[in-house]
Amino acid sequence: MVASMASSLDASLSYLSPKARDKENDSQNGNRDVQDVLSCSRKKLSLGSLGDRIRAERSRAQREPESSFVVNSPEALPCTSQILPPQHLWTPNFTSPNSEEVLFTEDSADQGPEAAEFDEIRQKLRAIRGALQRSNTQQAEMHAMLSQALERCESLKMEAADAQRSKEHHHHRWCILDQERESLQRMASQSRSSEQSAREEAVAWRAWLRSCLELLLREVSLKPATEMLKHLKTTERSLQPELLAKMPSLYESLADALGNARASGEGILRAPQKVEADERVAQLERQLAQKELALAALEQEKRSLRSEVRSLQNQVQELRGSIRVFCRIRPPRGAGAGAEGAPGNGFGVKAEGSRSVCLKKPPGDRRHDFNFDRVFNQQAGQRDLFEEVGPLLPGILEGIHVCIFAYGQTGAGKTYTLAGQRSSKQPGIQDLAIGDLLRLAKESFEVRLTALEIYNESIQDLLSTCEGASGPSRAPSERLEVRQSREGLTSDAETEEASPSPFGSMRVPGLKSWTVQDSADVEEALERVRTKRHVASTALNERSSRSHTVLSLSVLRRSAGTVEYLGVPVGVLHIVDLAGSERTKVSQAEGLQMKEANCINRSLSALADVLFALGDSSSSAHVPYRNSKLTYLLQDALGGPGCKTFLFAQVSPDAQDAHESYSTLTFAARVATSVQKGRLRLRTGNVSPSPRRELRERDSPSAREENWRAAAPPLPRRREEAKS
Ligand SMILES: Nc1ncnc2c1ncn2[C@@H]1O[C@H](COP(=O)(O)OP(=O)(O)OP(=O)(O)O)[C@@H](O)[C@H]1O
Repeated sequence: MVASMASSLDASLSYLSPKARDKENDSQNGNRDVQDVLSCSRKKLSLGSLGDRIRAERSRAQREPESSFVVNSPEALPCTSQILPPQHLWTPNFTSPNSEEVLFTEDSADQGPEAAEFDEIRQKLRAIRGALQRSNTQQAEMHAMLSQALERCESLKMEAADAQRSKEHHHHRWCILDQERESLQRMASQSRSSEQSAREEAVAWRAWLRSCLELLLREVSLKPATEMLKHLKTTERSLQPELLAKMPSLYESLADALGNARASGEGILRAPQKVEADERVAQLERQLAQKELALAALEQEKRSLRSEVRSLQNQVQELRGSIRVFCRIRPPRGAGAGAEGAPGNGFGVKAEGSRSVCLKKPPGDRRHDFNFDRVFNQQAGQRDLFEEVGPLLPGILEGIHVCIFAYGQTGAGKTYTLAGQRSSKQPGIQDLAIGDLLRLAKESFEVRLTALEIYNESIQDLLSTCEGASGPSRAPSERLEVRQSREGLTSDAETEEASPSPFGSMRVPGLKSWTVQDSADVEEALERVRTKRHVASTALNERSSRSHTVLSLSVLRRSAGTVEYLGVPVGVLHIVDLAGSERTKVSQAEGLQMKEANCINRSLSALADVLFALGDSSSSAHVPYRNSKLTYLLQDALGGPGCKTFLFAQVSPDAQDAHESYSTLTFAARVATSVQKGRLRLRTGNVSPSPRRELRERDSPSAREENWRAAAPPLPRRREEAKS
């Protein structure tokens, strides 16, 4: 606003100034003309008589009033002096213009040629006088306009000052409002994040409750346990309010007692009956101690009820079976698929509800149906899968060993399910599980991570800090071996430090373990795994894993700032991303890739053999753990005591993958039905039982019960105790 007013003022001044200058110039020119004419006349009237007459006439004219020609004096225009400096004002230079008039009007007819000249001069003078009068009028007008412009300028200046003040005021208000807006935004984001965390917590609890409910509804054999659980929960619920109700009265009586004690103390100071007061204080202290004991007993009862509830929950999980099999159908690769992923012509895999899938192989095969613990169709998200695994994670802190396998054809989405996809910000089960485990472990437990890959039946450390060549050209010295351990420790001549093996009775000397405390540690470790692992581009997958990756998280109990282990870790989580089974004709593997594919297929069939042997109810069935490095290493995690196995069978819905999907589904469905309750082996200290001894163990209910109890975490021993 100020700027616009200033600019309008400038415009009016710039419009007025040239005009005023022009007028001034005109006036000055007129003045000069008059002077010239007069000097010329004087020259011509040099005759003495004429001069006398002129002088006489001039004096007469001086006596007459100035009526015929009036020039405005500068004083008549007071404003002009305010506008222009005095040197710019034109002052007419006539002393007596009327005398000339008189001179030229008289006797002109008598003078002949002189008279004609006088007439001419008179004409000129008249014209000049007219011009001067007009110029004076215009100058007066200009002065008036300039004074108006100045007034306008003054008022505009005032308006500008007002506008400036109001602008400053508004700016100040705006600053205050901006601060308020920022603080409101901060508050909103805080409330949003707290709402988000509350929502996540609610989702986790809801999932946990849903899985418990599902379990309770499904497992008829769990009825007594369920009832017991219910009873305990009711008791806990009834005890809790009772305890809470008692708390205020306990605190009140405590306060009363203290008040009384203080009062009686003061009384003692005043009164002489000190003995009596002492007795009273002692009595009150006794009462206080009794109340505290009652409170402690109630707390203890509450704690024991909680642990009983927890152990019953574990029992419930145990009775659900040691192996749970899920099927995940990945989205179709190309166009032409139906809504549920089955191709338009009806061939391929299709989800049928939440527990079964059907498959038809081209050309014209019959329909095959497979049942699983749960089926995830192509719309299922990573968190849906994690809901199945998540409830078992707290059990790891109590001694359960959890093993998650992803099995399936190459390109079916095993790595996607476990490791997630960074580009689309889809965390995998492994990221979610590690995050949850770290949250649960907090200060009381230490979490250690090891990662290895089994490539062409040789073991390599994926967390090794050695920056040597990765991939197939890795040095043979980096290859590690699996050994059976007597103590369940990796400590021996080959390693300087004693640390517990995540593989129970098996160990891999030289395998590095990283202590992870937060997501940054995990991210660093997983990035190393991603870069070190063997991958190659095949016809079916751009980044096909050429090895089995085993990621193991051991949880160790922490006591007063130190980590006590020397037994086995409290619990372990293994996450195994198996290499994809492939038909070399389809994947067009040649040379090294052909060798890799053969190794992969051999070790996968060894895994299948082990799982089927575990499902064999005959006690004499041999479990061929030694047939591959993978099964040999993970034998404690496969059907071991207190061990839970999750198998994610990954399939593609596409018709061209139907043959591969059929073999994946056949294998997984067989594991789901025949190995459902998995054979549990007795745990004898830290020593793995020999295969022969394993064969003697039975899957009887008493053995199961015994095994389940054995699965409870052993009390950690101190290193010195273990040595002695
Ligand atoms: N559920 C899914 N949703 C979206 N994309 C998926 C899904 N499953 C797999 N993919 C995509 O398919 C491709 C192959 O998946 P992935 O590498 O996980 O297969 P894989 O079974 O691990 O294969 P391989 O055995 O050869 O390593 C990847 O690009 C992945 O992003």
